[in-house]
Amino acid sequence: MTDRQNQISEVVVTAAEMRAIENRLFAAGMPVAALMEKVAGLVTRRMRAEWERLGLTLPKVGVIVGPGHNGGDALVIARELYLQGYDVAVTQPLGKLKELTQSHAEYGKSLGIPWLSLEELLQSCDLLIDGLFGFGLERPISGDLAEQVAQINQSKKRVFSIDLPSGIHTDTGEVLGCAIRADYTFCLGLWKRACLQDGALEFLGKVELVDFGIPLGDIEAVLAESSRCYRITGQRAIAALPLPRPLLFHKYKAGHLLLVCGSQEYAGSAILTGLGARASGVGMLSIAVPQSLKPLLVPQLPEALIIPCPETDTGAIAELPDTLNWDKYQAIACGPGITRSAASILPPLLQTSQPLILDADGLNLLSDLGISLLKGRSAPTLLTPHAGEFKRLFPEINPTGDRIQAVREASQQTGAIVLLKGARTAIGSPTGTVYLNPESTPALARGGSGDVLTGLLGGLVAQLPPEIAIQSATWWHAQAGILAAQERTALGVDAFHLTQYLAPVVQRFLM
Ligand SMILES: NC(=O)C1=CN([C@@H]2O[C@H](COP(=O)(O)OP(=O)(O)OC[C@H]3O[C@@H](n4cnc5c(N)ncnc54)[C@H](O)[C@@H]3O)[C@@H](O)[C@H]2O)[C@@H](O)CC1
Ligand SMILES: [K+]
Repeated sequence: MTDRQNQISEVVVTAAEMRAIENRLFAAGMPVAALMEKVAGLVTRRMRAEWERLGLTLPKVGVIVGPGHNGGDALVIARELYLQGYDVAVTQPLGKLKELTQSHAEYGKSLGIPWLSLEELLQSCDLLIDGLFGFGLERPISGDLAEQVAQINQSKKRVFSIDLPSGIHTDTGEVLGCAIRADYTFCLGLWKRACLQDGALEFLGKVELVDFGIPLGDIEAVLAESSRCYRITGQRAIAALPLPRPLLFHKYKAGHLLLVCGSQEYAGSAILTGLGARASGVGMLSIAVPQSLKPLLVPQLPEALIIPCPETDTGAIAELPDTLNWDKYQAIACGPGITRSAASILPPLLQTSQPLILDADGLNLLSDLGISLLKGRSAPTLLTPHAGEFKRLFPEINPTGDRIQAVREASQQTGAIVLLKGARTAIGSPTGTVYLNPESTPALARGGSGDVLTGLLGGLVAQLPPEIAIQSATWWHAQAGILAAQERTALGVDAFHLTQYLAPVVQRFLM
């Protein structure tokens, strides 16, 4: 990939931003119709390649044409396929078309492309091209059109959506009334937010960006510094890692991480967090655990310094030893397996001037104490909640709709970096920037997999600026899950095996 392609693949935009960027191209003299031809030509080529890959030779193509330029794109594709010898038919559920779309419709009809009812189209075609709505969808799909969308979904035909599956809100990814369920989505020009929102995931199918050559300057001119959104690419995640190491190096240059984790009830949590940290290459690892866990941890993590702590009756950490010298650590991560009985450990940790990662019961204890305490911290704080923990911390923010907005608000409220776990993990930073992880696997939805992330993240925060470390850790953790699932099936990705795939993922990427 060229530098430009890399940069383009990281940008994520709203409908309003996309419209503003396109308007700059048009204002500078690019003819609207020429851009439509260019885009539709690229999509036609990609679609045909995909059909070939699927073994579909000369499929009968049904094209669903909406009123706007998404419908215009669809008509240009229909025309090109028809002229290339494909059997093509069009259905047009809404009467009135935008001018350019209307013009393509007239030409298509003049060539002899049949215009059919949806029923006729579904009877005659092998697959569907969805050009009903793109980023111009502005209200819920309802009435007769909603019934047609239901019919399309019930038909179980393969659907190739142009730009977005019709009915999906471009920014939030939510279903507006109803939506076409695509098997394949060709997102045009720049990634739209919906392509990275959990709510849209089941409608998108496989997603691909069709880069049609938007100049970087036009993107820069439109995107505001305070509300940027980036997709975490492998390139970006790997480039940030402290590799290669300089020839003259020593362990303290690779950071010292303190983990505070585990209890008698969740003894394995401390091991998994430690193994996640180990994979980060961190120079020194210290693990504070209830004292009775020490004999258990030493054989699993012989390189770590185990700090035995006084225990409560329930086997949780009662307090952290007074002898701890915080200045030794470049990062502290607290939470996995500590249970809510470890309540007394959080106030002193919040007082430290080290970057602090809170996860699991560390987050629950924080919600008991109140998130306002974070405002007083002098060093960065990183919170890594799943939706349930997020709701306890931020009861007034909904983590299940627009997750990009949710992490942005949470981060701005607390001054912390907030990572909301999900199929498409979203990370908000206090600057307003949001980072989105584009790829993951449901195989990671399993006890202990979050502990591994906390350890890995802690180890990277000890070596890198937190906002960079958290992007790499998120991508790395997800890719390890993907690789493990490829080799062991989705059932074989237990947290321990996940830790064993962390190093191989980076190695494969660097090869
Ligand atoms: N302008 C161009 O030349 C380019 C356009 N592109 C295409 O243009 C699309 C955006 O085009 P438009 O702005 O025309 O938007 P759309 O094609 O998404 O549709 C907007 C039209 O649908 C109507 N509409 C919206 N919601 C509706 C609802 N719920 N029920 C019924 N009607 C509804 C609107 O009134 C408007 O007429 C992109 O998604 C992309 O496919 C891109 O290919 C880039 C180039
Ligand atoms: K569409």
